[in-house]
Amino acid sequence: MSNWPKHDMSFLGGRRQRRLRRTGWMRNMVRETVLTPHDLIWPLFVIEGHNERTAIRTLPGVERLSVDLVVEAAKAAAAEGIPALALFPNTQDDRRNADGSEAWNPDNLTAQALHAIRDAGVEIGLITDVALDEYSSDGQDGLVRDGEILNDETVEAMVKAALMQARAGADIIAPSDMMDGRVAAIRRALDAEGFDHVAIMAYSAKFASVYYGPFREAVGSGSRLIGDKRTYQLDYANSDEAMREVAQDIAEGADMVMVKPGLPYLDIVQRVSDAFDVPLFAYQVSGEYAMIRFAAQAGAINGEGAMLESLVAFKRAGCDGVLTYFALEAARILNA
Ligand SMILES: NCc1[nH]cc(CCC(=O)O)c1CC(=O)O
Ligand SMILES: [Mg+2]
Repeated sequence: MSNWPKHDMSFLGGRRQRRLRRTGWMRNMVRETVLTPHDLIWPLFVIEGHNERTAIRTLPGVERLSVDLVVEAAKAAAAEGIPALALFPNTQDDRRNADGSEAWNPDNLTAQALHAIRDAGVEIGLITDVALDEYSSDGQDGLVRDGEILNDETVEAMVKAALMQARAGADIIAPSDMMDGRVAAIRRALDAEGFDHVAIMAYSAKFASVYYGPFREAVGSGSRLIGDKRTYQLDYANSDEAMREVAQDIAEGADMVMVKPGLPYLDIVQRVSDAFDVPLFAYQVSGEYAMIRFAAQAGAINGEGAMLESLVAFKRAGCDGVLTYFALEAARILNA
């Protein structure tokens, strides 16, 4: 489509375009984009305990789950053809500190979930988040000194976390911290330890966004965060800069790249998809999910319709897949 001459559509003449829309079978026949459960990656929030589930006020329908329930969720997801889970821990207060050292504790919640899902023999990909906000006492993705986010020191911490996750069985390491040089450093460290089969999905074009609000409640970082993340996450006014970030992450060894948030950034998705030849994902983030859910609860829109329409839009813009809290629900509808 993008190569069509904008000025010359004269060949369409008086053609009746509605012929292709008249019936369901015709619409099925000419549809350009198809959404399947294989396109959906399901983020899960992990908590301590056994048979525990806690609600998240700002994410209706999403719960934090103890490790045993995460295993059950993994089984349900695998049964619907969801290819992978993205794990996010809600770390207890007494395990958080300024160094975020819980991030590389081989017995942390992420590691426990990885082991438990593996031990249960569930065939599903396991994606782990590399950033400090889920582990540190200040809610920032990097180490903080005198109000500054330290880059290279944070990258060293990220490498330790990534190695721990790979040892615990992660299939895909997903650095979401936006420090410079982290993809290269993680790739080098993984290869040096024999984890050449572990892939990297880089949060490459990650914008500083208010749409992450509900996620921060879910992992317990929001109330700690002082200030914002604008010295490392992208300015939402920028598009060329996002392209440079993607190019750099691919050059550093990222196997897959991500744009985040999703729907308000489909222009970035389309640009990345046109320009680069690596698998591309978008994260339909917590605030996007919340907008659809709350609007549906208020009776303003059809929630199921909005969910499917939004997910197909990601595919149409060029995504190979979407991280979405709707994954299980959408997969069940698609499989029905
Ligand atoms: N490590 C940070 C991280 N990883 C995923 C999300 C947001 C996901 C969402 O909003 O659903 C965030 C939040 C942030 O950058 O503040
Ligand atoms: Mg970068």
